[in-house]
Amino acid sequence: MAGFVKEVTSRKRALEDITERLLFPWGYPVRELPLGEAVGRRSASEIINDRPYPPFSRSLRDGYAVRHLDAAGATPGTPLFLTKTGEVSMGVCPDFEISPSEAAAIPTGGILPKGADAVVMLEDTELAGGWVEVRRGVQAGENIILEGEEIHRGERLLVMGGMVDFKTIGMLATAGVSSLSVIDLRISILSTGDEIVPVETKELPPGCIRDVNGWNLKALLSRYGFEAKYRGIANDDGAEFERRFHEELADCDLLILSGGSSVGVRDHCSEMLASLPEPGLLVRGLNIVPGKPTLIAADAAAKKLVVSLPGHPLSCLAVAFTVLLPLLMRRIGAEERECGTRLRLRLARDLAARTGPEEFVPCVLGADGSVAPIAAKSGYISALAKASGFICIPEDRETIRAGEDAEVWLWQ
Ligand SMILES: Nc1nc2c(c(=O)[nH]1)N[C@H]1C(S)=C(S)[C@@H](COP(=O)(O)OP(=O)(O)OC[C@H]3O[C@@H](n4cnc5c(N)ncnc54)[C@H](O)[C@@H]3O)O[C@H]1N2
Ligand code: MOO
Repeated sequence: MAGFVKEVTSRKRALEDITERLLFPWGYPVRELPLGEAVGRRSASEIINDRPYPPFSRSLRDGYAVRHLDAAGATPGTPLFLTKTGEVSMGVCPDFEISPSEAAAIPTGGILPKGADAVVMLEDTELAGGWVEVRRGVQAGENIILEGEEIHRGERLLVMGGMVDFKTIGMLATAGVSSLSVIDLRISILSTGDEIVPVETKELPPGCIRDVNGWNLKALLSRYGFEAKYRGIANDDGAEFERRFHEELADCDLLILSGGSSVGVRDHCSEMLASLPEPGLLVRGLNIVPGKPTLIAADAAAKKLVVSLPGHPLSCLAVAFTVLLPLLMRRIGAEERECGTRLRLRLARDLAARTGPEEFVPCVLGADGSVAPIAAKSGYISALAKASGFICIPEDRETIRAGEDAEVWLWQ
């Protein structure tokens, strides 16, 4: 029996030590995916832009391409008159230039003719015969975007380990990245406990609950670019658990367990982790609340990691967010080592804490930019649905008062 955790390591120390001891980053399997299928995954290499964007100078408005000096000082009361020299058609390179005192009609997105350095919007003009009446002056560069102005050749579009998502995919598309190599770590999730039953269970037998952690973990990892396989539930029978553990581990690069990490007849997890080849068990408890009974182990030669998370759903997810994800980022050698955002925000209510462990309290953002803790026990499940992230109370802090700034780890 593993017993209650007595010696605990600080979260930061554990992450640093493991990174150093296991000589992270480790290599990983990759998979080439078409751009659309790469959404939600992490790029296996950095992606460099090989052509300037935009590829040509173009108009951002329907109007007239001009030399800005020719329109300087124009107002509705004191309009200026320019000669209309031609019209730019969409997708056609203009075969004329804009000389002084000339203007050319141009659609939004049209190629800017040579000589022009601004566009006057259509509503600020009036066409009269061959003259364009300009009623508003423009600055150089107004209503246009110059060739190569936004993204230079050689500029980095995505860092190694960067996510392909709604914020980055447009850049990749414009640069013609039609497929890319994504990190394809094999991650398996196994829930443990005789009382844990599959989600399909219609009538819960006495004392049983449906698996929550397996699904929470799968969804959390997917949100941050890691695809994990949900491998179901292992029961607490010693021999059967051992068989299942080794079978799952043989098939993945990272095995995530939940439950059965503290005390009782179900403490096979720590025994299994301790039995791994060098270096074996690396963390036998963390100085965090919730999440103390977290175990981390590795088989360095086989490049396999095992993380055993606490059974209580809120604890399980808090440790996954604050320890497992940062560990994964270090394991792959991603430039960004954390997931989500860390901010300092004003606390809306007093938050009682004790000196000693680092504490993570689910919290919700207020419309006024403050942050409020959510009162939740580690066995709660619904608190997560309301939470924007966690307030982090450092090891050396006690109660934080309303109005003081607190460190907040947001999902976003
Ligand atoms: N006397 C003490 N009791 C406990 C201590 C302690 O120090 N002294 N530590 C507590 C802490 S902290 C935690 S966290 C839990 C950790 O226990 P385990 O990691 O061994 O997890 P279990 O005992 O298997 O489960 C705890 C709880 O969570 C439920 N559970 C487990 N897996 C799932 C799942 N996949 N989906 C939903 N719910 C799950 C399980 O039924 C238990 O109710 O120990 C405390 N006890
Ligand atoms: O670690 Mo327990 O996770 O404090 O509830």
